[in-house]
Amino acid sequence: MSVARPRFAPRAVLFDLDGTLLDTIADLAEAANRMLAELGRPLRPQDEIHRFVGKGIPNLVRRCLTEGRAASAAEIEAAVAVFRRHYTVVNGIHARLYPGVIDTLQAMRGRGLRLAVVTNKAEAFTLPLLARTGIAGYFDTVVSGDTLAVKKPDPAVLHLACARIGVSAGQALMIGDSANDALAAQGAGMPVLLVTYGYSEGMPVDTIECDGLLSNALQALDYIDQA
Ligand SMILES: O=C(O)COP(=O)(O)O
Ligand SMILES: [Mg+2]
Repeated sequence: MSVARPRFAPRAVLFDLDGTLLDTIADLAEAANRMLAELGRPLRPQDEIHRFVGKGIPNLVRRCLTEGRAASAAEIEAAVAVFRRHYTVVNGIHARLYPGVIDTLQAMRGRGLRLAVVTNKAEAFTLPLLARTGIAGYFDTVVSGDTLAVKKPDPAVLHLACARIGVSAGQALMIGDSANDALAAQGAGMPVLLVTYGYSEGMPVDTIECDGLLSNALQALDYIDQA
C-alpha cells in the first residue's frame, strides 16, 4: 500500500545549513582536531566528530573534550576559543554544496518563494561560508546559532526568520537533517522535510518524525504546490 505524499503550498522555505545545504564535516573535523592537538588531547576520527555536530560549536567542543574523558567547565570554555580560532582559518576550505542544492534554490526562487537559512552555526562562520560557497544571494535572511540566546530545537529561531521575511510560521516549510530541525519546526507549527545524507547526531534519520525524507534536495519540489 503506498501512502500519498503530503503537499504544501508555502510562501517561504527555511533551510538548515550544515548537513542540508553544505557538507561541512571535513572543515569542522579539521578545526576540532587542530584544537585537540593544541590542547594536547587525543585526536578523534571524522566519523566520531560527525555525531557531535548539530547543536552548535560549544556543544561540539564539549563533546570532543568530554566523550570518554573528563574536562572542567573552564577547560571547555577555553577550548571553544581555540576551536573558533582554528575554524576561522579552515571554514569553507573543504565545504561543498550537496548535489541538487543550487538547482533547488533556483527553482524555489523561480516559483517566488522566499528563502532563509536557520542554522545552529555561529554567525561569524555562517555568513563567510555562505559567501564563499556562492549561495548567500539566494536567501532573504539568515538566522544563526548565536543570533538569539536560544538555538534549534527552540522554535524561536524559526519564528524570527518568518518575521524577518514577512510570513507566518504556518506559511513556511522547514528543510533540515536532524531532530533539532524537526523539533523546532514542529514547535513552530510548520511542516518539515529531512534530508537523509546529513548529520543527525548518530540518530537514524528515518526514526525522526517528519513529513518526508529527501535523498536529494530537489525532491523537496515534489512536495510544494504553487501557492
Ligand atoms: O553548527 C551546528 O552544530 C549545526 O549547524 P546546522 O544547524 O546548520 O546543522
Ligand atoms: Mg544540520
